Amino acid sequence: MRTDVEDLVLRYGEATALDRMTFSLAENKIYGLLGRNGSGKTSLLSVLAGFRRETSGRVRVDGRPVFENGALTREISLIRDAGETIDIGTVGDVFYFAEWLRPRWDGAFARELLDLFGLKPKMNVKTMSKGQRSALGVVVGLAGRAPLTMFDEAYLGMDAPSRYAFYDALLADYAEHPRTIILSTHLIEEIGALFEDVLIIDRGRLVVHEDRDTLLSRGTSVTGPAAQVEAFTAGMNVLGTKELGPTRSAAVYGELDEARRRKAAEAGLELGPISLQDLFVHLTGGTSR
Ligand SMILES: Nc1ncnc2c1ncn2[C@@H]1O[C@H](COP(=O)(O)OP(=O)(O)OP(=O)(O)O)[C@@H](O)[C@H]1O
Repeated sequence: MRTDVEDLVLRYGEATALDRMTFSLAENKIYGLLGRNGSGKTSLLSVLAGFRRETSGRVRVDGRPVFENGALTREISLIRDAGETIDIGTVGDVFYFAEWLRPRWDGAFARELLDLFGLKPKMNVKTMSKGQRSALGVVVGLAGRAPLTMFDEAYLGMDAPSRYAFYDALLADYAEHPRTIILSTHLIEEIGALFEDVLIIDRGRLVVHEDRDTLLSRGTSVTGPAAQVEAFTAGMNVLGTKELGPTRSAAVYGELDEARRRKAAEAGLELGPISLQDLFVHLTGGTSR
């Protein structure tokens, strides 16, 4: 579902969690939502899901305001971390509730996913492990097929094989039933390949909203003798540098045209890609804030 956010502000008392955010999300795309701890990811997703009311600004999903709009929020699913799975008895009860709530619920798919994660309909939710509860959340999120589906670190408690099984299931089901999916995560290396677009927020502000490949193409590492690297990158947007003996590697942000690339080759410098994770670290202030 198309999502439009304009000048969105969310405050908790005196604290501003979301600071005048404006962006639009297209229908049927997978978005990665990245941000450091406390940057506002959960706050943003909570507003998009109608769990919280915006302090000011406009939030429209499918052209309609979200908060207290029951007909619309049935079409929006936000799966949060394991601790929040509703404790209403067994897995079967959770499915019964989900089927009642979600107009596009696919029970056969839900049972297939249960098998995939080694869960059983008779299991009591209260006595399930953290990872099992996370997996149940993921099953409910996928089988609900909400046109706007959001996972807020929902897979964090799951072990690596289960997480990879989730990524595969998500991609396969998305191919058959396209919808807008937002994945908020700190596991950038692991999940980055799933994103079509990337949103990066920092201290409540949107700092990047871009197609993943375009974003990646803006980052380049320039490696070679320190003096040459310094001369080449003078005047460029240098995100950070690393030294290894006489060799320096600088991470630069911005397009490098053919002439610049030739110049680098002539100076004996090596140009390479920067990972999404490294770009994220640099763009959100590195280690020192
Ligand atoms: N219920 C609340 N009451 C007061 N302040 C809150 C509340 N929830 C969040 N905040 C504050 O709002 C800001 C954004 O928090 P939020 O949980 O949205 O960040 P996040 O990006 O999801 O963080 P993390 O990656 O650590 O989960 C933080 O400064 C946090 O302290």
